[in-house]
Amino acid sequence: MASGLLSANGGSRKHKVTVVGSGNWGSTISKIVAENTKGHPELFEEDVQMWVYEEEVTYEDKTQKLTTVINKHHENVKYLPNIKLPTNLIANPSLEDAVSESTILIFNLPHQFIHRICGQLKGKIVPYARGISCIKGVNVTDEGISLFSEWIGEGLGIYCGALSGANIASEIAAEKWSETTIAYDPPPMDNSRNPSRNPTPRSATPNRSSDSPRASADELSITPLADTQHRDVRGRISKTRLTPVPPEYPPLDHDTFKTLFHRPYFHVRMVSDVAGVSLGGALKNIVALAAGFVDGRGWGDNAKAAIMRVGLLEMVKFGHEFFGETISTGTFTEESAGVADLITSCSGGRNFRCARKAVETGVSVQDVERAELNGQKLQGTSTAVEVNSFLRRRGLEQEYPLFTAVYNILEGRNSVDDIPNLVART
Ligand SMILES: NC(=O)C1=CN([C@@H]2O[C@H](COP(=O)(O)OP(=O)(O)OC[C@H]3O[C@@H](n4cnc5c(N)ncnc54)[C@H](O)[C@@H]3O)[C@@H](O)[C@H]2O)C=CC1
Ligand SMILES: O=C(CO)COP(=O)(O)O
Repeated sequence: MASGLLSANGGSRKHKVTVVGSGNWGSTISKIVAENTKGHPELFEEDVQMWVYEEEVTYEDKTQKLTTVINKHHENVKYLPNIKLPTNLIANPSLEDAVSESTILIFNLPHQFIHRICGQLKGKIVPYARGISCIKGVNVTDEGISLFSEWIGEGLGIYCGALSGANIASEIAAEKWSETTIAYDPPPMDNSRNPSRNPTPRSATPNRSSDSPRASADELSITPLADTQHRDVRGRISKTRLTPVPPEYPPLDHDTFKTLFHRPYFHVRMVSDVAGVSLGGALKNIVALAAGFVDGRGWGDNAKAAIMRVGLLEMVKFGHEFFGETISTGTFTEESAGVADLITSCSGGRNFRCARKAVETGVSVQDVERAELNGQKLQGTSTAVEVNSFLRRRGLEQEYPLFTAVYNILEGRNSVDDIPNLVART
């Protein structure tokens, strides 16, 4: 993959980009980055690999492999129909081959599949790769709760940031203007152009244990970072010893990531709050279900606005309570990844639409998902279950009445009519 041309920093290599995932958003992000790799040959290899979970589709009256159709017709006819994909975007059914030699890995698939995929990636990626997670969801285990950005990073031994925003894929694929937020807090060794984004985290607001050890005051304030160290999203010095990006590559910093993702129709703001950006994307899906429930009940915009208000408060509270050292309230209230994503998701997102239809037609949200989404996956239903399991184990369900109500409605223990009283004290 070495090229004879010099890259932006005078080095001889360029970043190879792979998108792991090819659904509705995965294909849209692939389109964006392939347009930018083509436009920036000084930084990136032109071809972008897109790993596709192979399946058969019927196209032009023939049953064919999805990757064959994408590579021949430059369209993901199943998950992003009627959108032309760049010819330098290569659909690849082999995960191992798709990530081979890639220095930038973009994770973009429904969160229920990421465990298996990461298991397959172990030992198959270059050690100095860096990741961006576009996944909206949280990872809940017996040990506690983690974000996919941190879970992927620790699992693969790489650094992983997060991209999230008010980003309904079909609108962006049609090149209608939107904004997004990318949180990337690069390890100092990669950070040759930006000042260090590993600031001393703010001192912790009093918060409860997420069962993941948090940074001690000493570690937060005075412990210097060694070359191979970085801070994780909770402000701790990460156990992952990173391999530096070799100097022959352009630096992997905010400028490079902005160049990779920013388009005239997709405006990027770079921040450092990986936890806030990741959590906003995960938790708003629970709130969007609630918005769909009240809309389906016919209660109109005032009720939906009340859901958004209470939902935003619970999102901020959850962030401070369990990721309190580093999270910034401003991420929720000022960034696309926070309040803007909440609003768009409660207006036209899939979670909202399926929840509304479920109430209107009297069937379960899961049944609507299966019937309406042609293989696309909701994230709110599983996130509601996962967040509830995390809260219940800690006896905290009553402190998050909206999250809890959504879970109980999905389980058939509460009805939509109960919502006003359940959230009355918020
Ligand atoms: N669609 C949207 O508008 C947006 C989605 N997101 C987030 O992006 C992430 C990815 O979502 P989408 O690309 O929309 O996915 P999607 O909802 O279109 O899901 C379908 C994808 O899942 C894959 N899949 C199905 N079974 C699989 C299996 N067993 N193993 C691995 N993959 C399998 C399919 O191949 C397809 O690529 C989610 O976390 C979502 O919340 C974020 C912003 C916007
Ligand atoms: O995250 C999204 C918009 O920002 C899409 O939300 P849905 O998955 O509910 O469609």
